Amino acid sequence: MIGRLNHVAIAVDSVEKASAVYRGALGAKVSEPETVAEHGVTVVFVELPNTKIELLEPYGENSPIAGFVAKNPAGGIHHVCYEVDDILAARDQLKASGARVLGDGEPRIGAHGKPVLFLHPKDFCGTLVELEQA
Ligand SMILES: CC[C@H](C(=O)O)C(=O)SCCNC(=O)CCNC(=O)[C@H](O)C(C)(C)COP(=O)(O)OP(=O)(O)OC[C@H]1O[C@@H](n2cnc3c(N)ncnc32)[C@H](O)[C@@H]1OP(=O)(O)O
Ligand SMILES: [Co+2]
Repeated sequence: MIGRLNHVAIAVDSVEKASAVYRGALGAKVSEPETVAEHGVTVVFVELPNTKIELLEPYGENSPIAGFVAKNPAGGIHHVCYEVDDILAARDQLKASGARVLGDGEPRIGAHGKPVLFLHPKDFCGTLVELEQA
């Protein structure tokens, strides 16, 4: 089912500060901030040769990552995103196996313009998993 690692997400209180760390100390190429209101985040991408790092900052009153950032003020790895060939088939197979698909279970367009879903961390080794349609 899962294919390529699309990105690893790090949640922080400031994508501006985190971008400076990645550009400065780590010499990385970092995109400009983009607010994705429907997901309650502001995001920047660190482009790597073999995958991406997604730096996330809470946006709005009900950001789903506000709790995580409050618990991890220095930041922390928030989720991993795997690509799947058919996100609806993957969802149905996972639900049939008893995994919890977060939200209403319908894929929504993510930061790359592709449908995404999230799986509960407690069902996947304590790791929040995002699936993105390849
Ligand atoms: C622009 C889109 C972009 C993209 O790539 O396209 C994105 O990735 S958007 C990313 C932001 N959106 C989401 O994360 C949506 C899915 N996430 C959620 O619905 C919540 O974050 C949720 C339900 C995973 C956790 O919400 P919350 O922290 O408010 O709930 P709890 O505090 O009750 O946590 C329950 C339980 O889970 C543990 N937890 C929470 N977050 C994580 C995490 N990121 N990784 C691992 N574990 C996590 C938390 O510690 C609680 O465990 P407990 O043992 O009960 O303390
Ligand atoms: Co993501």
